[in-house]
Amino acid sequence: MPITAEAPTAATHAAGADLSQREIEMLREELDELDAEILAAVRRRVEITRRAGLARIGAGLPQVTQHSEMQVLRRFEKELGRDGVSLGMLLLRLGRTGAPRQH
Ligand SMILES: C=C(O[C@@H]1C=C(C(=O)O)C=C[C@H]1O)C(=O)O
Repeated sequence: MPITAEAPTAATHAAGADLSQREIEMLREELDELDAEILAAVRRRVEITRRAGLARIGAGLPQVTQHSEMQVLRRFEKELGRDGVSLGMLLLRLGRTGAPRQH
């Protein structure tokens, strides 16, 4: 709401609502852009995990290393707490199963 000494009129209310609406739209756009970045980063992570897995198999090592995966989960937990662990586990799982093809 604009700063004014007078009581807000219907017009100032409407102007305030317009402003909030525009701000919400801008924030919505920013969120959509962020989601696109996050999804691109997740796809990149999946692809790198796949390559690392193939390289490990090629070197006669197990595809999955528990030690590295625990480090990933600890990093996510430190940053985001319990939900971070869940997010980390989902990323590790996606790395194993691969991401669905892009439409
Ligand atoms: C193949 C590797 O990565 C696998 C995938 C990981 C991940 O998604 O972060 C971590 C450990 C491994 O199970 C590796 O670390 O060499």
